[in-house]
Amino acid sequence: MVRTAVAFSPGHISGYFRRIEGREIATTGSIGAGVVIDEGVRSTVEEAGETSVRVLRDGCVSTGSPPIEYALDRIGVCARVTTECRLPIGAGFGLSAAALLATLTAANSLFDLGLSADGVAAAAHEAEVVQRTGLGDVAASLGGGVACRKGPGITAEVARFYPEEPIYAMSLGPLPTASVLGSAETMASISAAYPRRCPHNLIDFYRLSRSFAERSRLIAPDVRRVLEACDAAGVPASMTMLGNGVFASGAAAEGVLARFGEVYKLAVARRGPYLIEVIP
Ligand SMILES: Nc1ncnc2c1ncn2[C@@H]1O[C@H](COP(=O)(O)OP(=O)(O)OP(=O)(O)O)[C@@H](O)[C@H]1O
Ligand SMILES: CC(C)(CO)[C@@H](O)C(=O)[O-]
Repeated sequence: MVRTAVAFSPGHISGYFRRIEGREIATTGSIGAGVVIDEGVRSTVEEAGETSVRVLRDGCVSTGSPPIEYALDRIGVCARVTTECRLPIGAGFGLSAAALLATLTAANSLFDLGLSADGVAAAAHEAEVVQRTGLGDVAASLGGGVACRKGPGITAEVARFYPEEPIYAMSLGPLPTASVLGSAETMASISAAYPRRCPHNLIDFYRLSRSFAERSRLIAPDVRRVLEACDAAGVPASMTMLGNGVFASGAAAEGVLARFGEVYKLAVARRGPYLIEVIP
C-alpha cells in the first residue's frame, strides 16, 4: 500500500490588487483585498519515484501543473499528485494558490518534512511568483474571511472580517493570470486604479472592487453586460480578478447571474488550508 496524504485549501476571489516588486521573492507579491471562499482545491499526494500531477474537474482529467511541479522540486520530493476542484480554473478563484497550499500541506506531512505553516506558505508563494500564476492569493488563503493584505508576501499583516452572507459567482471564461501580469501597460492601469485602503464591510468591499475594476480597464464586454444587469437590479457586484467572471451578493444576485451562466453559491471561508488525513 502506497502512503498517501490528503489536504484542502480554500480559494480566493481577488477584488482589487496592486503588484509590489520586492528585492526578493518573499517580499514580491501584491497588496489588496479579496474574499476567501469555502470552495477550493483538495489534493491527494502519494509517494512516487517521479512527480506527476493529475487535475480533476467536472469529470474531466488533465495532466501537469507547472507551479506544483516547481514547488515539489524545490522542497526536494517526488510525488504522484491528484487535485480536485469544483470551480473553473483560470477564472479568478485563486485555484493555483489553493492547489499549491493543499499539495504542500499534504506533502509536508507525508514526507515528514517538518515545515512550519509559514514554511509551507513560503514555498507556495515562491512557486506562484516564479511561475506567474498569482501574487497575493497564497497570503490571503492562509486564513478565511474578506482579507485585506497590507504588504506583499506571506508575513505581512492581513486584516480579516467574516461576513455571513453568501457570495454568488459565475465565469464567462478564463483570463490567464500570466498574460495580465506580463503586460506593462495593463499593470500600469492596475496600479493607477488601486483604491489605497482596506474595506470597512462587505458593501464597501464591493464598492472598492468595482471602482478598481472600472478604472483598471480589465472589464471585457461580456463581463460588462453581467455587471450592468447587476446594477439595474441593485445587486452589488464586481469582476473576479483575474478571470472573465463576476461575483455578487444580496437577495437578487443569484437570479441575475443565472441569466448569464452557471452560478456558484459560495460561503466566506472560516479558515485556511488543513490536512484531511494521512493513510499509512
Ligand atoms: N486545481 C489546480 N490543480 C493543479 N494546478 C492548478 C490548478 N489550478 C491552477 N493550476 C495551475 O496554475 C496554472 C495557472 O492558473 P491560473 O493562475 O491562470 O488560474 P487560477 O489560479 O485558477 O486563477 P487566478 O490566479 O486567475 O485566480 C494552471 O495552468 C495550472 O498549471
Ligand atoms: C494577481 C491576482 C489578482 C491573480 O492571481 C492575485 O494573486 C492578487 O490579488 O494578487
